[in-house]
Amino acid sequence: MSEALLRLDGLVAGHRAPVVGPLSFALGRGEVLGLWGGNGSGKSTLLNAIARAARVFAGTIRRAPGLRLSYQEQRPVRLDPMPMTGADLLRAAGLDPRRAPAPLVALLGQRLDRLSGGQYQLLCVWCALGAEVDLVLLDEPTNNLDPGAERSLRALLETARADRAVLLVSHERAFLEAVSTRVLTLEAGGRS
Ligand SMILES: Nc1ncnc2c1ncn2[C@@H]1O[C@H](COP(=O)(O)OP(=O)(O)OP(=O)(O)O)[C@@H](O)[C@H]1O
Repeated sequence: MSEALLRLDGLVAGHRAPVVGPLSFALGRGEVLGLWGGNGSGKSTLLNAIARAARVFAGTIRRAPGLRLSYQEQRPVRLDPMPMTGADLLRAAGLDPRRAPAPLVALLGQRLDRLSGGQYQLLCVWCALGAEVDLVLLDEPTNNLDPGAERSLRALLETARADRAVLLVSHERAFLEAVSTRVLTLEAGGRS
């Protein structure tokens, strides 16, 4: 494995109380670590802890110096009241729409309030995946995606993963296994 971008050592994370861990793993460029586990097993909490949005109770999270991170959260905020297009959304996320991959091209000129849930989801996932970052956190990226859009997402992941590390939560086992280089299972009830 290349030099670790992220290293967890005995991490226990949660909110008012611990909900996940202790967990230890390292993640390097080119790797896609899939997180598997039942509802409430702490998958989103783990991503939040890495993004500094949940509490660390024990252990450490070591990030490579200057680590740049993007995060597609489980419930994307919709910007419907604003007269924005898909291209505007990508620009707002710091991406160049002219470099958008093929599955997104048809969405660039459309207003966000006229996109379906799955089309909007695909744009949001690309905002995280296509950003100039080292580590991408994806929480249920296949939400609202039909099989065709899911294939597009696989292609987007393949495009992006070469020079990034990806930490990905999904309840779709076949998808998780197809796109991940490793799968980590979190046990419901708080410990892995
Ligand atoms: N902001 C919060 N404040 C307090 N408790 C929280 C908060 N977010 C999540 N929890 C609790 O932490 C536990 C783990 O939740 P989390 O969302 O991390 O699980 P998950 O594995 O991502 O679940 P799911 O598969 O349902 O999305 C749950 O018991 C949940 O109620």
